[in-house]
Amino acid sequence: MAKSLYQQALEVFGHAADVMQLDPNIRKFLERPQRTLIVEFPVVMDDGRVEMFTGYRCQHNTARGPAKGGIRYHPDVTIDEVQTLAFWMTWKCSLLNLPYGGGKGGVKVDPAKLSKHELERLSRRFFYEIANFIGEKRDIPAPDVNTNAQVMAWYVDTYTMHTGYPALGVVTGKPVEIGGSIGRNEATGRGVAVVASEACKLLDKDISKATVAVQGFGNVGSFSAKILHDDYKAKIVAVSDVSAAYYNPDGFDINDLIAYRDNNKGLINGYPKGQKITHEELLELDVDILVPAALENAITEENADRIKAKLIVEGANGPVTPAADRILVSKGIMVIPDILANAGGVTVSYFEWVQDLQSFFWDLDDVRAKLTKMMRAAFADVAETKKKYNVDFRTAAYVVAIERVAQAVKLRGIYP
Ligand SMILES: NC(=O)C1=CN([C@@H]2O[C@H](COP(=O)(O)OP(=O)(O)OC[C@H]3O[C@@H](n4cnc5c(N)ncnc54)[C@H](O)[C@@H]3O)[C@@H](O)[C@H]2O)C=CC1
Ligand SMILES: O=C(O)CCC(=O)C(=O)O
Repeated sequence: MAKSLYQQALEVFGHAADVMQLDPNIRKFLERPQRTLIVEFPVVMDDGRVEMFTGYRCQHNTARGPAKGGIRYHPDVTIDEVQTLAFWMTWKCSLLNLPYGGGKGGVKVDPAKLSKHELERLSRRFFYEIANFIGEKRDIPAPDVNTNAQVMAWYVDTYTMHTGYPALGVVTGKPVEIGGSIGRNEATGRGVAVVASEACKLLDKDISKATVAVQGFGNVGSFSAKILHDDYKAKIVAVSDVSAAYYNPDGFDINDLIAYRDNNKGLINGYPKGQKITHEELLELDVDILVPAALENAITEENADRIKAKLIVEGANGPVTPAADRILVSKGIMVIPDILANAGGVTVSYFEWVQDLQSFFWDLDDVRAKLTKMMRAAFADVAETKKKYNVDFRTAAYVVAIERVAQAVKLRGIYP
């Protein structure tokens, strides 16, 4: 039987736990998600019918602080996926040294099939259902696949009806007008670009001469491409989203492509300035850097052998399966793991939360400078641990992250 996503995630965790000789009692605790809420809720559709939806919110571990992590809307959402994403958040927050544990949520829905009013009613009802489980000091959601600043605004409004006072810090990734942080929308992509540049330095590769393929052209993919293009002068030769994949050996004008997408219902399909290729071909291009920034399991045992990129920077969560990862590493491909590569989003979410709690807001230069500094510091921690244990980047990142959470558990003690 195929392994579940959580079982695959445990494989990676287990390998790092073995390398660092993690205390077996703490290991047992960290392997399980602490709490998961399942909600079944009704939404009145535009034609008056009631449809039932299923949603989840998981808090994997809160030893280092309140749970933190996004909420995803997707037809393939399952409890297994949400618990795995929450598990990964625990390690990501720890790796960046944020005072948070790991959380994640999801609703099983195809939002493309909903009108804007249906999406709003679904968002409000879901947030009402989980309102007693989350909170500014307990569990702070944020955007993920198919959710955005507008959805966060509906969440805050719904939660505020519940508290009776404006609890802006209950979610991050909000519009700037209602307590969002400037720079949160680009943050995950900026983090990807910073980490790609640090990795290029280790590979002795001039990033301004690098070719890049990006899978996924939503928040993470498009900002990764834009910042690699605008700030680091890399050549983005291939991009894809759910609707199409395009190749242009001369490099895309990413701002033109973003403008096209924004006027084309959020999709790149039909873009005239590139050659259409298949989704599989995009992943297998001979490029310097591949940024998978769509969903889990993009690179598996089936296609890992055909990957030609020299560096993979995981914009998405879990885009490479553990079996594929072993193949990539054995081929000498440098893989920068998700918990490091895409941590820029949660880092600026942390900045947003701090700004909300203090009601004192920073400017864009400040946000960017602090983010860059923290991403570089995390990269350096991982690179040092990689050397110390003579392991790959993913194992090293887990060792750093697990060590901090294990220390927190040890200090707090496990209630007898
Ligand atoms: N939004 C954020 O701040 C963060 C997101 N992530 C992760 O990054 C990934 C992407 O998230 P977002 O950009 O926020 O979502 P999004 O909903 O903004 O964009 C997802 C993109 O992936 C594309 N896509 C879906 N299936 C595809 C396929 N089979 N092939 C090619 N493209 C496909 C969609 O068309 C869309 O362009 C997810 O794994 C998410 O968990 C990780 C850290 C933070
Ligand atoms: O910004 C956040 O709090 C969480 C982002 C997230 O869900 C992720 O990093 O996967």
